[in-house]
Amino acid sequence: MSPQTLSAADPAVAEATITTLRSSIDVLDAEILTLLDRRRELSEGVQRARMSTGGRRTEFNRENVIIKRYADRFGRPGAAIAMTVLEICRGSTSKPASSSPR
Ligand SMILES: C=C(O[C@@H]1C=C(C(=O)O)C=C[C@H]1O)C(=O)O
Repeated sequence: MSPQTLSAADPAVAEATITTLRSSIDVLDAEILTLLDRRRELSEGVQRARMSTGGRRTEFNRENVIIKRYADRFGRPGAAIAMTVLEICRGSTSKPASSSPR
């Protein structure tokens, strides 16, 4: 191994790399949040349509398909993400509480 391989990285280069990558992460997080808002709108559309004919808000067979999709990609944390996404998309629990009566 050459001495160059063993030498420490330049802190200034590392710092610049971190700043650049964090900017990209911030952009992606903003996109994920926008997609999550869109997903919640679509999900609430399905829920409203089903409830308009007397059906239930939730359908666990469908939720299990979605949880498996995420778990197949990311394992246990994937399943946890899916359950959180589903919770966010449930109309009844995802809305902020309305202002309290005076
Ligand atoms: C949107 C639906 O309704 C509910 C919400 C789901 C979702 O956000 O993906 C999945 C199943 C249901 O509990 C649906 O049945 O597809």
